[in-house]
Amino acid sequence: MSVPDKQQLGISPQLKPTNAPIVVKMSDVSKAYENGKIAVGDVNLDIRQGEFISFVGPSGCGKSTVFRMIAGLTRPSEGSIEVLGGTSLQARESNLVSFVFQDATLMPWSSVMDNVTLPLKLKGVPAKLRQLEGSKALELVGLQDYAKALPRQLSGGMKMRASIARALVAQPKLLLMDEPFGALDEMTRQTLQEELLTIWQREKDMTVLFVTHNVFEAVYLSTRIAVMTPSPGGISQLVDVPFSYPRQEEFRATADFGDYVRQVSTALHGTDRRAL
Ligand SMILES: Nc1ncnc2c1ncn2[C@@H]1O[C@H](COP(=O)(O)OP(=O)(O)OP(=O)(O)O)[C@@H](O)[C@H]1O
Repeated sequence: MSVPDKQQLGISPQLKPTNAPIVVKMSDVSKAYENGKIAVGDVNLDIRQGEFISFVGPSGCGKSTVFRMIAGLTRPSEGSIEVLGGTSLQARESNLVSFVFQDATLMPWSSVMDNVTLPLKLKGVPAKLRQLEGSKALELVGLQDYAKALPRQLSGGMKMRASIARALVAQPKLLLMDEPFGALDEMTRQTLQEELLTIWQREKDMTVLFVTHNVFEAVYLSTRIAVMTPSPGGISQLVDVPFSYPRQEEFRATADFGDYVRQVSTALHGTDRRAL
């Protein structure tokens, strides 16, 4: 197979949004659990509006703990986290932050529409407006014809689309995705990667934080990659991925793509070979 060159693909370095406001500021953050386990040690990280930043690292290196702290689900033992100009709890309670997990966690007895609009119902949004916003979110993920379906009538990829629609329905400023595509087959995963990038580009201000074990996925999606080390969890390297979007399918076949995969893999090898 011939490898397309950069000119053909229109791939060019993309400027980092260095002037955009900081949406997440982690300062000297550590987390020790009650059993004494130090899951995260001394993390400093600024994330800017509009970034797509992936976290990669060996199992147990604290990726989910970092996400849970940013989401205000657990507090740091030391240091501070600012989210969208306030505390992480304030950001979550104002519905500025949404999550997507590996398991789509849909209510099996409720229609796709009812699942997707649940965050609006919890906020007390009237039914008519919920329907309107729900329809828009379903359209974003291509599930507009499945509003009345039950989750069991959906494929794995469609369930994940519904879960993404539910996260987008409240128009979050920050989207936290913890291994969302980990349980999907490779073809579905790649399709959803492309769809996610399209949505992220359309929602100009939205910042995405994404956990994955898959280095190819991280390089394809991200503007920046945080490589994490274990015991205690910390960020060993931040890798900029300076290529413009949309990143067509062919991007995966370029020498540049391979170079970045190697660079991130090497950084991971320095932490734990099992990560690959
Ligand atoms: N509630 C808890 N109490 C005690 N220890 C915990 C708790 N939650 C996580 N840990 C420990 O903290 C460390 C980091 O866990 P975390 O789930 O953040 O890692 P991870 O990088 O997301 O792992 P994985 O990639 O396997 O999902 C692990 O050693 C884990 O066992």
